[in-house]
Amino acid sequence: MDGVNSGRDTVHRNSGDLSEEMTKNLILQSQEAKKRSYCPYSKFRVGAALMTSDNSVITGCNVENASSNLGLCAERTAISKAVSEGHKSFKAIAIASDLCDQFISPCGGCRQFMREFGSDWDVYLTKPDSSYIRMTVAELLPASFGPEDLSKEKVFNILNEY
Ligand SMILES: O=c1ccn([C@H]2C[C@H](O)[C@@H](CO)O2)c(=O)[nH]1
Ligand SMILES: [Zn+2]
Repeated sequence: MDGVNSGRDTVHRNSGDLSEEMTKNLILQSQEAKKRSYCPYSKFRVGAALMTSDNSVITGCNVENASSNLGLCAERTAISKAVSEGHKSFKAIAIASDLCDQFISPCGGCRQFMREFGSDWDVYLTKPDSSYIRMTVAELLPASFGPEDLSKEKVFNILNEY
């Protein structure tokens, strides 16, 4: 299925960077990470599996806290783990939850966190039966603000106008 469609109903945009087997495996690893979720407050388990450009897979789960605003999403856990291990280039992230009737979709904070490392990589929104929709970071966060917008040259040009 190669339907081109920008909404969340899109099942497959194109073949993406990952083979069908790599995709299946990434989703499986996100489901395994979900089992390690620490979510005593929401009871909403989420797992993520992030594939780096050198095909390493780094997982994360949500980690909640009694001081509730300190909780971490699964996606941000995985990305922070990856960056702290020296990875900054990513191919894809799969996200798993226990929602059966909808594909889990990353929160706004996580979209921006993904965007920090580029707009042109894939996010797999999945269901427990391993079905998925794939969207790019750019599709999830259009007209985004990113690190390039802080470039010295741009800031310099703006300052020169005054
Ligand atoms: O994409 C998502 C959505 C929610 N959560 C977590 C945050 C919180 O721990 C719990 C309920 O929102 O689920 C994630 O980790 N990722
Ligand atoms: Zn989030």
